[in-house]
Amino acid sequence: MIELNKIERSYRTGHTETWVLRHVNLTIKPGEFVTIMGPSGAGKSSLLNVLAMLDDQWKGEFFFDGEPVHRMNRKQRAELARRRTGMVFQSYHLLDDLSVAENIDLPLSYKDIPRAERQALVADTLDKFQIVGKKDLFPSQLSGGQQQLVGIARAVIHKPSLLLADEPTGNLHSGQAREIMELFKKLNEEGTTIIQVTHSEENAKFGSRIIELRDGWLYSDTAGIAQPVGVQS
Ligand SMILES: Nc1ncnc2c1ncn2[C@@H]1O[C@H](COP(=O)(O)OP(=O)(O)OP(=O)(O)O)[C@@H](O)[C@H]1O
Repeated sequence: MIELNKIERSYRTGHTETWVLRHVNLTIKPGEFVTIMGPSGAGKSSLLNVLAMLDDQWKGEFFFDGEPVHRMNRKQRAELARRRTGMVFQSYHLLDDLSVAENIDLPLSYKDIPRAERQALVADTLDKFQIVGKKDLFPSQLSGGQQQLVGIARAVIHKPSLLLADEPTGNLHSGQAREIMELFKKLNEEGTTIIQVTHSEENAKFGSRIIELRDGWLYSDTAGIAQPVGVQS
C-alpha cells in the first residue's frame, strides 16, 4: 500500500537547516497495523504528516497503491488523501460549533453524495460507534474519550483504506485509551490499514509491527522479526 524511498525532510530556520527525516525507506502492506515510536523530537509526527499527505516539503519517493505521490501537485495529493485516508489527532480537532452528527458528516460534505445517502451513512456510523444518543450534543458536552470516538467516526465514515493517528490517546486516561485501542483493532480486523504514533507501549501491543525512529533515522522495525504481539487480556 505504501512505499517510501529515501524520504528526507528538513526545516530551515535562518541559515540553519535541521534534518528531521533522514533516508527513510519503508514498505507497508495493506491490512498492517503499524506503530511508530521513538523519543520526543525523533520525527514521528513529521513522518506521519508525510504519510497523511499533509506535508509536501519533503524529498524522495512516495508510492500510495503504486501511485507516485511525489509527482502529484497539491490538488491531486489532497484529493487522494481525502478519498483514501482518515486522520485522528491527539486533541480531536472537532469543530466546536457543530453537533456530533454534523462533525461526523463533514468528510461527506466534500463529496458528491445524495443527501439521503449521507444521512444514512451518518446514522450507521453513529450506531456503529454507539453514540446515537449524543448526536445532537456539541463537543464541549462530551468527555475526552467520547470526543475521540467522534474524531475516529469522522475519520472513517468515508471508509478510507488507511487510518493515521497521532497520539490518539495522549489526552485520555488508561480506561478510555484501551477502549480507543480496542476500536482501532476492530477497524484493522475489518480491513483498515492503521499507522499510529504513540509513546505508549500498551497501545503498541494492539498493533502488529513497531517502527522506531531516532534523530530522523529509521532505527528499528519489527517487520519480519516479530509475529504480531497481540493483546494480553
Ligand atoms: N514547523 C517546524 N519548524 C521547525 N522545526 C520543526 C517544525 N516541526 C517540527 N520541527 C522539528 O522537527 C523535529 C521532529 O519533530 P516531530 O514533531 O516530528 O517529532 P516527534 O518525534 O513527533 O516528537 P514528539 O514525540 O515530541 O511529538 C523536532 O526537532 C522539531 O523541533
